[in-house]
Amino acid sequence: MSSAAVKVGICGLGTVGSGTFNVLQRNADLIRARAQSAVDVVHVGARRDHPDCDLEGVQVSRDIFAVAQDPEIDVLVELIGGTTVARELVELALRNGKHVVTANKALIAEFGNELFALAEANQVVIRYEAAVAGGIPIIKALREGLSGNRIEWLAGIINGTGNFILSEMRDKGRDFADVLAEAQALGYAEADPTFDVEGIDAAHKLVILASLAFGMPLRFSSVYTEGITRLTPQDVEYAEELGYRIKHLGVAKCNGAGVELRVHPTLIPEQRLLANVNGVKNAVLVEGDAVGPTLYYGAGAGAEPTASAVVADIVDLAREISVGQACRVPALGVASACLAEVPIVPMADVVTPWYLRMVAEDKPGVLSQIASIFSEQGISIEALIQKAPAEGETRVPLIVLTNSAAQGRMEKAVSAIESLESISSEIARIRVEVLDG
Ligand SMILES: NC(=O)c1ccc[n+]([C@@H]2O[C@H](COP(=O)([O-])OP(=O)(O)OC[C@H]3O[C@@H](n4cnc5c(N)ncnc54)[C@H](O)[C@@H]3O)[C@@H](O)[C@H]2O)c1
Ligand SMILES: N[C@@H](CCO)C(=O)O
Ligand code: NA
Repeated sequence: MSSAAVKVGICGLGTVGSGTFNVLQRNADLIRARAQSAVDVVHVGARRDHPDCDLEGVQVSRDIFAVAQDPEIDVLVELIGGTTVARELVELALRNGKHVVTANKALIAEFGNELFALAEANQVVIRYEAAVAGGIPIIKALREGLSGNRIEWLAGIINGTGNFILSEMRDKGRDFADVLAEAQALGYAEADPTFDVEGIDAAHKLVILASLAFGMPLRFSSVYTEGITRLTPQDVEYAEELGYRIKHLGVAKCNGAGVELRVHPTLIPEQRLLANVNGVKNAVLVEGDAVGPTLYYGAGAGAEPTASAVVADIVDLAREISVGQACRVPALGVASACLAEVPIVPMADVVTPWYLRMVAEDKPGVLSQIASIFSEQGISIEALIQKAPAEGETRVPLIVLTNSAAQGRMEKAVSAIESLESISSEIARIRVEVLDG
């Protein structure tokens, strides 16, 4: 050993920024040996110091753009979040010939196509392992570890906050808002937590995974997105009676017709590994034609788990910088000239089994009316549970599990059933994923 130290500037000293700073300091010896050069944080851009970070000997700027202008910096680490200032900062760093490491999935999902092109034009790279599934090295797995495979589909629990909320609600009967507040206090949630609970954060991550898996440009606006805010404790309970757990999944599937890109709550058979991923943990199941199913599991959010991924990117870059080959691995795993559009399958054509919950009058003939509507749409019923009516109540909850049906057909069946006189409320619908990889 060793080449000159690689000089790092960190912008943003919040949850992930402070975690990254501390992991780099604490594991400096290991990192030096692994990177084959010292990795020194020489400049931090932060609105204020962080109580957990000893910044002695480090230049601190209140203006983060000073870091991007610092001629000493080789790698700028963007950990401020958002897509406005962060985008300007990253663009400036790239134009100034600095490599960029970021945890910002919104930035990559929405502006990655342009940013990767700008990086390439400036002969630098953007690394973003922390942007998807926190500490799990899923980007590296898809981009490098599985590079011999045709990826057929992937499905993942890719939002830690949402999974934490669903797990706490199920296991401890806790209130949604109360668990969300705890996720915020633990540093898991996005600055705007509607990104977590309405599925936007998972959609950002899914579009990144899909581009890596299928060699397509990032197409954030094409992801179908449904959050967890409409799930009820009854659905969780009834799903369990049927042998399922409800999880919020991102699913990307490629077939002859195109690619399905969707984020929504899903019933998963309780014996599947993904059904048993709880708390802030994430997991991504990837099916490759050569390897078969592979599963990646670990912490999806939090200061040091996310820092683990940021630091791994810095180490990777330091190794490459030290041998003068930092553009060795393309940003999305294929040469930019080989990225190709893949048609997006319309949701009406997406086929899954379904769970439905409705409230019906408890009188003869209702079940046969419902069954005949399903039959008209070519949908067969797998299971049907009729709950006992509450005291003094003439209406009963009905839970139906169907076999696979295209969403378009299911929508027709649902609106026909909702128009029956004996059905007194909107029908709740949740897709089922069997995940038999
Ligand atoms: N928290 C997690 O578990 C996690 C996991 C993976 C990825 N991420 C991503 O990492 C990024 C940072 O998230 P976080 O949780 O650390 O957020 P955070 O709010 O804890 O930290 C962001 C920090 O950046 C600072 N900042 C913002 N704008 C600034 C500006 N213009 N100048 C100076 N400082 C500025 C804020 O003051 C804050 O200290 C986001 O893109 C987020 O999506 C977070
Ligand atoms: N808010 C995100 C952070 C990790 O990307 C989550 O909860 O998964
Ligand atoms: Na990751």
